[in-house]
Amino acid sequence: MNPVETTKLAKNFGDTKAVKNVSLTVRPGEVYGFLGPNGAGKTTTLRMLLGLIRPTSGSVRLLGKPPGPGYLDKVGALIEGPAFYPYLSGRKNLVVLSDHAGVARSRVDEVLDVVGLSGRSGDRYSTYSLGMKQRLGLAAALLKKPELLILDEPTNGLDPAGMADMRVTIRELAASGCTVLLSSHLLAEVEQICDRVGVITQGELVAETTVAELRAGGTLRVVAHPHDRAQTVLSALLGDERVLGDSTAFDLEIEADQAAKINAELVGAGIAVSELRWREPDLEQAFLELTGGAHDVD
Ligand SMILES: Nc1ncnc2c1ncn2[C@@H]1O[C@H](COP(=O)(O)OP(=O)(O)OP(=O)(O)O)[C@@H](O)[C@H]1O
Repeated sequence: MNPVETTKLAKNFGDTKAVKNVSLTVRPGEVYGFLGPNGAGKTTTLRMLLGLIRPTSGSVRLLGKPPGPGYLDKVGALIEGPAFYPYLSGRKNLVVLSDHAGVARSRVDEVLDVVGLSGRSGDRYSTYSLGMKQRLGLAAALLKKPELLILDEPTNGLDPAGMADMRVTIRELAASGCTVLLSSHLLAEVEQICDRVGVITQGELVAETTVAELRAGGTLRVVAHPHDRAQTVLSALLGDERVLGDSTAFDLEIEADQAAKINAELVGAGIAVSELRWREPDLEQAFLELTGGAHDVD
């Protein structure tokens, strides 16, 4: 059973097709990044998953269940800034929520600890920094020991240290067995914390892949003399289509571990190799191509 499964999920707001036939799958125990530029349809999709808005068409299952009684029993969510009482402490806010949800009060201290807020839990919510507010929101989402966490842009608005803390916390939650679906418009962030990624643009899921696959496809840069003879050797070895570059350097579309063999072949043919360097794939470029060059992605 996959924790999240949507089938041709769609949402129209009047003439705006905010989400178009999105079929995505989040697998057990993974951190799944729902990545897309602003306005791509991420929040709308997450709101449909959580039953906050009704899909125009298509269906959703969370932890194997369709929307209905008990649908969100094992699901925690952090979406659209949770409401807390500003004059109560963070701890007291959680106590109110735990009472309301029928969760044992002892759980409050556990979740404060998980999000690293124990030290300041007695302070009024109104004195909290944005990062602390976000952590308290996550703590609230954890109260009922969810098996699935759905987080909308969990690091949005945080400073770099706050972002890093939040990433660590999310990875720790995943390590403890919780499946996480988070949305983000930051490629670097998704790359750092997610196992798999679904890329959405203009309401459509244009790719669903592992972060490892996104990272695959680097090239080996080779500078060799004489260039034309090197070209002949490399083409014979790899085929023309994998030998790219210009008149000064080659960019070979090969696996990184083939570098030594390429070097040996060239040197063996009496060619001087002056540069041999592995170049990581340009993830930003790949992402821009997938999203049709949307330019408001950091
Ligand atoms: N309640 C609504 N009424 C009308 N249009 C809406 C509504 N909610 C979202 N939209 C539109 O749907 C599209 C997708 O918005 P959505 O908020 O889902 O995108 P997003 O990917 O979450 O972007 P962001 O990162 O900016 O939050 C946008 O064009 C938005 O203007």
